[in-house]
Parts: sequence; structure tokens; C-alpha cells
Amino acid sequence: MAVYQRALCWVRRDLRLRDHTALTAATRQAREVIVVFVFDTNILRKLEDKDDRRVNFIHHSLKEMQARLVKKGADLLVCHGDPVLDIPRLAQELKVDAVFTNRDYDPYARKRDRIVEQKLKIWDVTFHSYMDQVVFEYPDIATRQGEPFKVFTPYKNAWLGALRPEHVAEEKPNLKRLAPVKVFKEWIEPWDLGSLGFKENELWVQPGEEGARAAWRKFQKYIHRYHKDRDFPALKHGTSGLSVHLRFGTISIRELVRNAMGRKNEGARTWLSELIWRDFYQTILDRYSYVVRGAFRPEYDSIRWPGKESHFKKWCAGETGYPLIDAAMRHFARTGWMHNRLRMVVASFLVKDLLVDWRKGEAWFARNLIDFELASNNGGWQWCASTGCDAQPWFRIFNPVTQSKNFDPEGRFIRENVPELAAFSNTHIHWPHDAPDSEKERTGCRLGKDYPDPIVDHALQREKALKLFQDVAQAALTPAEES
Ligand SMILES: Cc1cc2nc3c(=O)[nH]c(=O)nc-3n(C[C@H](O)[C@H](O)[C@H](O)COP(=O)(O)OP(=O)(O)OC[C@H]3O[C@@H](n4cnc5c(N)ncnc54)[C@H](O)[C@@H]3O)c2cc1C
Repeated sequence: MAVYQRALCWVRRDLRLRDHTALTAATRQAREVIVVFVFDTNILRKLEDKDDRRVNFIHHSLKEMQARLVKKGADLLVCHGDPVLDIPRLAQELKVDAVFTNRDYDPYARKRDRIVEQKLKIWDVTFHSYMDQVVFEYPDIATRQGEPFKVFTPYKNAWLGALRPEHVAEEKPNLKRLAPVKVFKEWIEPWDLGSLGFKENELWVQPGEEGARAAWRKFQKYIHRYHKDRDFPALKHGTSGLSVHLRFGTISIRELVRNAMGRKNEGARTWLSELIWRDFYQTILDRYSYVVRGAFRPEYDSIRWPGKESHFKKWCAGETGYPLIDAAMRHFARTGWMHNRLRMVVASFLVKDLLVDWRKGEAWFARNLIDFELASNNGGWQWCASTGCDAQPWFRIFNPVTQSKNFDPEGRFIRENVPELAAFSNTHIHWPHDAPDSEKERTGCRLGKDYPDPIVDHALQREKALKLFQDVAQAALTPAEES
């Protein structure tokens, strides 16, 4: 039953009309619902690249959403400004009784929403927020003591144990309740990319709900193989490629979980685990927001990383002389996406071979990843740097050449992304520096000229990394002297 005459549904990282919690609630509780999106100048201002892929993805996805709304006789109301000002202003000018939105656990978003809610209260407008981007939030899943889990496996077991069909039931908005465009026509302003101060960029991924559905349809043919294929970056369908869609909510997490739960095979079970990792890191960010500034385990903040700026730049450019690292970083520069196995290998290399502060790598990923997600990126970096909750133990260090042999055995991914090495044999492509002279000559690749010499020696750097961590571990065990 409708309790409000008119409401706004403020979409942010949920750019879809299907299976949408806030829109369902809004269209249930209000007679007329206006869907609004704010291009937030507080966020856009900080983006260094004018052809930012995320802005492009959002823009295309909103255009698609708008076309759907127009077909229903409605439209999408888009603003370019500060939501803390724009949402209360629109609420007042459009005489709405309530604002409906889905929750976001990013510390900036939480603060923004608190301020918006307070401002709306002044005008007697109710603010409703819903869980939508995750399946469970804290304290739905908590330890017996009521604390958030800090270790993944017990979290996952509790998550699976708690799951009931109603947690992932489809939320169906009643699109007949969308406000006709005449209600808000005069508030509609142009929102082409140029007017937002951005430029077009060619996206490797199809945006919008259509793009999400196409990727999801394709992946369903391969999901049963996921546990076998997921670690091989050269395989085109080894993983779903849905991270950007989950990031911007062009597909519902509930739909994916419903589907995966219905499949009784190891591939689907393993894939579901990855979706649970996503929920886990959202909870960590939500409950321990200090991770945005430093290590989850603060003792590791005392490490003084001796890595060189020049090495960091070579890592970014894919010029380290380690073929798999360079292939991953060059592919990343081209597409804005990186395979999970490679994210782990390049992150480990930056921290434990180049001895560069993990926060620099985290920031580079944040700047360039199309699927950049504060919670998963921070969690992933802290896992690789061994500073996080349930992180990789510090004494376990990836060998980038062994990783290459194991996960790109025929060098297909390397050949695609580091073409100057393409003619090396499967045996030597992982470490061409030790190839016999005859092979070096045959390939025509002059190592040190056409392809860089290795910038560090893995074995030596590994020892240095172990020492850095050992010192911290020892300091943590040694009781501080009383003063
Ligand atoms: C250093 C580092 C940084 C990362 N940064 C991000 C990031 O900014 N955004 C992001 O979405 N993921 C991040 N991840 C996790 C993971 O690498 C990507 O989610 C995955 O590669 C996306 O590809 P996919 O959609 O094909 O994944 P699939 O293998 O198909 O997995 C399905 C979904 O599960 C989720 N997922 C998978 N693995 C993880 C994981 N380890 N942690 C959390 N969620 C996961 C993603 O939403 C993904 O789309 C990072 C991992 C590391 C090691």
C-alpha cells in the first residue's frame, strides 16, 4: 500500500531496473517514483584521467537505463554536483515525501548519506536505505561473541549456514509507479560526457544491464569448469568478467547467488566462494574503516619500505624484465582489467620483490581498474602484502617465474601482451634471460634492448623481504621495555 505520494529513488552503484531493492521498496510505498543519479563532483574532481573508464562505463549504463525508463513514459533525472546539496534540493523542489536508496559501505558514502539524511529530516522527508549490493551485512553474519569475522573460512561457513531463499529472492520493482516525465521535465539538464568534463574511452566490456546479461549468459556455459580454469589468465572464459557489473550494480548479486546455489557442481561452488569473499571484504571495510589508511594489522605500518620510485614506475609500465609481470601490467594498461591470479602475482612482486609500500600499488590499481572497488582492492592488496586480515603468511612469497610456468604454461598470455618475446620457446618464455644463445639469436629479440633485463634478483629480494617482516614479527613478540 502506498504511504507516500511521491518519492525519489537515488541510484549510485546499482545501475539497473531489475531485481533492485530500493526501487522495489520505493514503488511499493510511493505512488510516483523519480529515479535520480548524481555525478558526484567530490569524486569526479579527484579522477586524474579525463577518459576515465569508470565514468565511461557509468555514463553508458545510465544511457541504457534512461532508454528503458523513457519506454515506460518516464525518464532518468541526472545531476552534476554535490549530492549533499542536490538530493535535499531536488527533494524539496519536487515535493517528495521520501528518498529511497541502496546502502554503500565506503566511508565517504556513509558520511555523505548521513548528512543527506539529516538535511532531509529538516524538510520532513524520510530517508530509507536498503541492503542490496551484498547478501549479508554485519551483524547478520558475526562470531558467537557478536564480532565481525576476521578470517574468511569461518565467515564463509557462517554465511552459507545462514543463507535462506528469502535472502536472495528477486526484488521486483513496479515500474507502473514511475513518475511520468512531465512531473520533473524542467529539472532535466544535458549530461553528455563533455558537459561532465570527461572524454570517450573505448571500453573492452559491454556496459549496462544488457552487457551484464550477455557476460552472465556466456559464463553460465563455463561455470562448471571454474574450479579448474580460474587460475589461467590466457583462457577467455576461465572467469566471469562480471566484477565491473557487480561494482556498478548492472547485475544483482542475488541473481548470481540464486543461480550458483541451484547448481550442484564444484565449479559453481568455487565461484560462489568468490562472491562470498566480496561480501567478506565489504564487511571488513564497513567495520574496520581504518584499513583505508593503513594495515589491518597495525604493527605492519612500522615497516619502512626501501623500494625505489624508479622500480615502481617500471612496474607500472610493464618493464621489469619479468615476463608474466610485464604481460599483466601491459594488459592492465590497455584494458583496465586484470585477472585475479595476475593481481596476486603483480601485487606480491611489487611488495616482496621491489619492496615498495603496498599502498602505492593499491593506489595505482584504484586509479586504473575499471572494476575498482575500495573494499576488494584494499583487501586484495593487504592479503598479498601479508598485512591484512586472513592474509597470505609473510614467509610465503610468490616466485614470479614459477607462477608463470604454472599458470601460463605455454606462454600464451605472455605472447599476447609482450610480443617481443613471442618467438621464445615454451620452456624459456618465462625467463628468456637464461635461454641458450642459439635461441636468443633465433628469436631476434635483443635482451636488454628490445626487452629489459630483470630489474631485481628474485632470490635476493625475497631474503630482504623476509628480513623486513621478521623484524616486525620479532618486535611484536618482544615486550616493550618499561620506561
Ligand atoms: C591485489 C588485488 C586487488 C583487487 N582489486 C579488486 C577490485 O578493485 N575490485 C574487484 O571487484 N575485485 C578486486 N580483486 C578481486 C579479484 O581479483 C577480482 O574480483 C576478479 O579478478 C574479477 O574478475 P571476474 O569478475 O572474472 O571474477 P570471477 O572469478 O568470475 O569472480 C566472480 C566475482 O567474485 C568477486 N571476487 C572474485 N574474487 C574476489 C576476491 N579475491 N575478493 C573479492 N571479491 C572477489 C568479484 O566480484 C567477481 O566479479 C582484487 C584482487 C587482488 C589480489
